[in-house]
Order: sequence, then structure tokens, then C-alpha cells
Amino acid sequence: MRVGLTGGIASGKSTVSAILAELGAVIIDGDKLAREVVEPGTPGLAQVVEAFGPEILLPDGGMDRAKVGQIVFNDEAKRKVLEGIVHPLVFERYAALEASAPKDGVVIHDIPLLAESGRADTFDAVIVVETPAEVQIERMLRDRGWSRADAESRIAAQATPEQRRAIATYLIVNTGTREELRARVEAVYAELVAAA
Ligand SMILES: CC(C)(COP(=O)(O)OP(=O)(O)OC[C@H]1O[C@@H](n2cnc3c(N)ncnc32)[C@H](O)[C@@H]1O)[C@@H](O)C(=O)NCCC(=O)NCCS
Ligand SMILES: Nc1ncnc2c1ncn2[C@@H]1O[C@H](COP(=O)(O)OP(=O)(O)OP(=O)(O)O)[C@@H](O)[C@H]1O
Repeated sequence: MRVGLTGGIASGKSTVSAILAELGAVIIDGDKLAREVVEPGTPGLAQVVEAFGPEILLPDGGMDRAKVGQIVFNDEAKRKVLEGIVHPLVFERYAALEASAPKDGVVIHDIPLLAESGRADTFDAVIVVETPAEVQIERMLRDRGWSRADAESRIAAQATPEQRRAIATYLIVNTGTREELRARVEAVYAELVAAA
């Protein structure tokens, strides 16, 4: 069973995906793939440098993610350029990983931009993790050291909660404790296994 997992930034996707992994699901992590395709020495990073200039490189040859984030979350056209480079490379990786994933059981595709991609209906089910914007912002200020404006610009670059709800088979509202989150994830996983 192929399941999409999505949610806004800092909504709790990675926490949900870690619980699902403990329960036995196979996880394919979109953010991780998006980092791998621009690692030093990759054709992906060469394309990013061609588009954004060598000033987005760190002295060690890696991509300066903070700098690229500052650029693309304040300029939609530049964000589209970056996405035009990274997303096709990520989808290639997905296809390869999917081909080698086990054919039975539950495979979770953690895709931050699933609602934006228009590909939700290619999955057997979609889990949406939802957290109020104010909580997302507080977490970004606390964990990432970003300014409120940085946090708000990331949220503004993403789908709205209504757009995500529209693709949800299972909605996980993450406003309670971690224990409550775990209980809800366990219930959703039991339903997925029953349907697989
Ligand atoms: C701009 C970059 C360099 C910033 O890196 P940084 O380390 O600060 O963030 P990280 O990659 O950990 O992403 C954190 C979160 O930001 C959000 N985010 C990332 N890219 C985007 C985007 N293009 N549009 C909207 N939100 C995004 C997602 O919620 C993601 O979970 C990086 O996010 C990136 O390369 N983005 C383009 C690729 C992409 O779209 N990735 C997301 C899904 S595949
Ligand atoms: N129910 C909860 N109670 C308290 N803290 C939580 C809860 N759910 C998630 N968190 C915390 O909120 C932060 C963001 O969660 P997580 O990393 O899972 O989100 P994410 O959606 O994967 O984020 P990103 O979009 O940045 O990858 C983490 O520090 C996590 O431990």
C-alpha cells in the first residue's frame, strides 16, 4: 500500500513518520531526497550554482541552505527555479526507491509539498498532519533560530490547511501531547494495515 504523508512545515510530519517506522512501515523521506540530490559533486548542485551563482556555496563546497532559503522564500520566481531543478531529481529517486521497496506492507512517502504537487491521487491513501500556524511559527523560532518573518514566509510558500484537508484520507490534528499524537498515529496505522 502506497501512502502519502504531508503537512505544513513544523507540523509534526517527521514525528509521525518516526512513529510509523516503529510500527513497521517503510518510510521514503522527501526532504532527505531533496538534500541528497544537491550534495557536493552532484549534477543537481551544479545546476543550482548555474542558476543562483557560486555565492550560494559554502567554503566546503556544500550548498549554503540558509542563504538559498533566504533567497527563495522571499522571491517566488526564484523558488520556482529551484523547484524546477530539485523536484524532477527527487521524483527520479522516488521512482528508484519505490521499485526496490517491499511489495507488501505499508510504504509511507513523506512528501512536504504533496498538496502543491497535484499528485495526491497517485497514492492509495494520504495522511495529512495539521497544526495551527501559530504553533508552527513558535516551533520554527525555537528550533531553527529564524525570525518571525522567515517563519511566515515559509508558511506563505505552502498550501493552505484547506488545500491539504482536501487531499486527506486521514487527518491527524497535532495539537495535543506527544502521547495523544502517538495514539492517533497507531489508530491510523491499524486502519492502513487492515486496508492493505
Ligand atoms: C530552500 C532550501 C535550500 C532550504 O533548506 P533548509 O535546510 O532551510 O530547509 P529544509 O530543506 O530542511 O526544508 C524544511 C521545510 O521547508 C519547507 N520547504 C522546503 N522547500 C520548500 C518549497 N520549495 N516550497 C515550500 N516549502 C518548502 C518544507 O516544509 C520542508 O519540510 C531547501 O528547502 C530546498 O532545497 N527546497 C527546494 C526543494 C523542495 O521543494 N523540497 C521540499 C520537498 S521535496
Ligand atoms: N504533539 C507534540 N507535542 C510537542 N512537540 C511536538 C509535537 N509534535 C511535534 N513536536 C515537535 O515539533 C517540532 C516539529 O516537528 P517535526 O520535526 O516532526 O515536524 P516536521 O513537519 O517534520 O517539520 P519540517 O517541516 O521542519 O521537516 C519538533 O521539535 C517535534 O519534536
